Amino acid sequence: MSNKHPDFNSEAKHLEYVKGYLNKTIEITDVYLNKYKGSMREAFANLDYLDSSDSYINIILNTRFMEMAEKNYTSLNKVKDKPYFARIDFQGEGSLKKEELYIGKASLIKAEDNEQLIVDWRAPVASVYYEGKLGKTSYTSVEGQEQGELFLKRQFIIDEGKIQDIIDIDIAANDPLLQSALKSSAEKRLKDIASTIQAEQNKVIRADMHVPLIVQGVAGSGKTTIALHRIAYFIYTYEKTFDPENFMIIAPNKMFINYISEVLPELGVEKVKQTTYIEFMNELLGLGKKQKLRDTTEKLIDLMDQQKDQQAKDKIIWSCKFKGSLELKNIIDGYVAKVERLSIPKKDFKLEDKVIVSRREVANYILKDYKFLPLYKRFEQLKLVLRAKLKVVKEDVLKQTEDYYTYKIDSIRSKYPDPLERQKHIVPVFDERDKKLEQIKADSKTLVKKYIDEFPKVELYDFYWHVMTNTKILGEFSEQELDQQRLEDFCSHNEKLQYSKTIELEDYAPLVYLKHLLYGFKDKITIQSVVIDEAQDFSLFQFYVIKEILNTEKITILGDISQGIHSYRGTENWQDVMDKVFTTRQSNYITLKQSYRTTIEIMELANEVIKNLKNEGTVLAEPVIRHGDKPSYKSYKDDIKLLADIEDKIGNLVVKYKSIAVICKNRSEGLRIKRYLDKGKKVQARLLDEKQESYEAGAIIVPSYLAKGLEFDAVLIVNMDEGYYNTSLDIKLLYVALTRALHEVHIYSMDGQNPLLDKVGINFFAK
Ligand SMILES: Nc1ncnc2c1ncn2[C@@H]1O[C@H](COP(=O)(O)OP(=O)(O)OP(=O)(O)O)[C@@H](O)[C@H]1O
Repeated sequence: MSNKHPDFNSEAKHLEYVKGYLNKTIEITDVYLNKYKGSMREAFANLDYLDSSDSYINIILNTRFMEMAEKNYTSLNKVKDKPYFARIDFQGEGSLKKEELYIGKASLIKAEDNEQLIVDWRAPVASVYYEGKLGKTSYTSVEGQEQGELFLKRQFIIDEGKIQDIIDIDIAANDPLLQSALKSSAEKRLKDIASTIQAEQNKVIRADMHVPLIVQGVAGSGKTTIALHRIAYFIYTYEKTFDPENFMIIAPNKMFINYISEVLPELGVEKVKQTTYIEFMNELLGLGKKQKLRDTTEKLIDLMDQQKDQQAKDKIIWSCKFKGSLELKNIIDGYVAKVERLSIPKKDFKLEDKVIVSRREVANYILKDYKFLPLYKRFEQLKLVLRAKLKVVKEDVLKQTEDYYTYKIDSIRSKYPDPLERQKHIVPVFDERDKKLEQIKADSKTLVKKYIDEFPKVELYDFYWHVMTNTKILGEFSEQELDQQRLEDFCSHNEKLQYSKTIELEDYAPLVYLKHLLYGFKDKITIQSVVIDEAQDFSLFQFYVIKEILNTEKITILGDISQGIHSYRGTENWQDVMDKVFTTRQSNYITLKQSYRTTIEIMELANEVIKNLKNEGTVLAEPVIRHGDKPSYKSYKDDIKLLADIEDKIGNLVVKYKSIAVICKNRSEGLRIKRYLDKGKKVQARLLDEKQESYEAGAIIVPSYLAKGLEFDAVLIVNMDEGYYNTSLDIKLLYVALTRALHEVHIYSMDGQNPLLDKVGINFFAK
């Protein structure tokens, strides 16, 4: 029993003490926040009417405390009932004192002596709790590697402000806190895991922000969870250099954002930009009414269709791969360079006969000096230069013209002594002079505009489709030999898109890249660090564009190649990302093998399925030791019987669990199930669609391609009309479906529709 722990009483006393201090701090900060508009210092100066004890006088003098209290006000409020979750006893090398450090989700410093009552989990020393074993250990701080000795690693289960359990960890394996965390049911939102972060995950969270980081993690290894904790860590660690607004998470869809949204404030990560790739690209392009985006699931559905002929599928795949390739980027680069060269006007910039800026100089400005700017911004810049130079030259030219006429008039004067005769000759010259001066002035008003107008004006989409529908341009600027037939198919596919004013998801990267090269973007982009989740769905060109337009390599990429159901457009190999996208620095690469979501029994079956991929690089997940029932698998001859069984099963599971998913192969199958359930009225289930933004608890029917990233207590995998066959897409879809479950999987299939499972040994299934 917990209270048998020898230190139970002293720890309970300590907890009371910390809670007392914490509550007092909150109270004081409350007063400040509510009543005083001035500085914290003033607030504390007025405190004697509240409490005159000496400690508060000290508080007044302790700015560190004040800052900490104000900054941590929200987080301290959140941890009132659970101020910390662990304790480490650590003695740094060269330090005389062994420190007892209590680790929690906020930071609390004692005003009187600066003692850390709670150490934030993101502080450097907290790494010892996550990674250190008892005995000699080390952690990385701002100063470098700190050596020391770890004497105690203790976990607390605290509920409603009372210690429920104390667990001392001697060897890191299988800590009980993790076990109990994993047993819990799936909420409708993702959890924060600050108290149970594992050593390999801690490495990802704390990996250097300045270097690109690529994380290949098996299903359920905590990638999404870690991504959020990593941002929380950045915000804490780089508080002085970065604002939360400088960070951005790119998630696969709105529903996913909703799914992760609640954990963010808990981690103190409110103001981070959360977006989807599509939303971000639309923002950059300003995709208006003129262009629409084609349904992004259409292609996947085509590729899943067993009836569709392979040639048609190959065309889709080739086109998507090509649009996502760096080869296309090279083509765009080459073509834009040519356009740049051709854009230089044929004439010098001159007023009268005076050359102000020669054509060569103009070329220099455009092709060299302003090369760092998008092409059209260079024209704008050149405009300013021309205007400034013209202003100077105009005065000269006017002066010279006047001088010329003064000379001419003087000569007439000396030539004609007779006043009448003189006047007769002089007046036309005066008129001529005035006209000339007027003309020069008028010319110089429009001179710059006329010159700049010589530069070609092309609208982004016209430019884009011009390249994408032209086999000649594509062939000319490609560094590789491209198959002519493929190119023709590609161009005619693009012609159809152009004609219908539609773009597809794969067009975003080249379009945004082209806009970046030609026009630039309206608003300044302030994002400096990006986290991309489910990144296996991104092409090399997509990664490249994000890196280029944000002008940053502070990019964290998390994904799982085995779940790459969009591999026709995504990445199949992280090495390429490292070698071809991030060329200036060596990226960090971390693999996560441990899976936390599901039970050993479910993971073993999922591994049997994914082995069919026969990919040498496939990393099989190693489940955390947590047992459950083996998945059940039933084949049917009668689909009505199958539907009735699903209905019964959902009825049983809803009593037991918070979230249940019926994963069907595609939407039409989902609709059939929904209609059946609606008619029977015994159980309720919603059908998930891609545009849906919220994710509620209860039973939900999910088309297989929308299941990635999500998790449910129990999963029913159903295939009635569409099977799972031995194709890489089906293998991945089934793998994703199986790995969504925390506790139970039940598979319902029409006879012969699931050859992938039929060949798995019966030992993997419940009897
Ligand atoms: N250290 C941990 N302590 C407790 N729970 C954890 C830990 N790591 C991961 N989990 C849990 O494991 C589950 C899977 O996490 P998450 O969804 O982040 O994984 P993922 O790698 O993104 O999965 P997938 O690729 O399958 O979508 C979640 O329920 C998460 O809370």
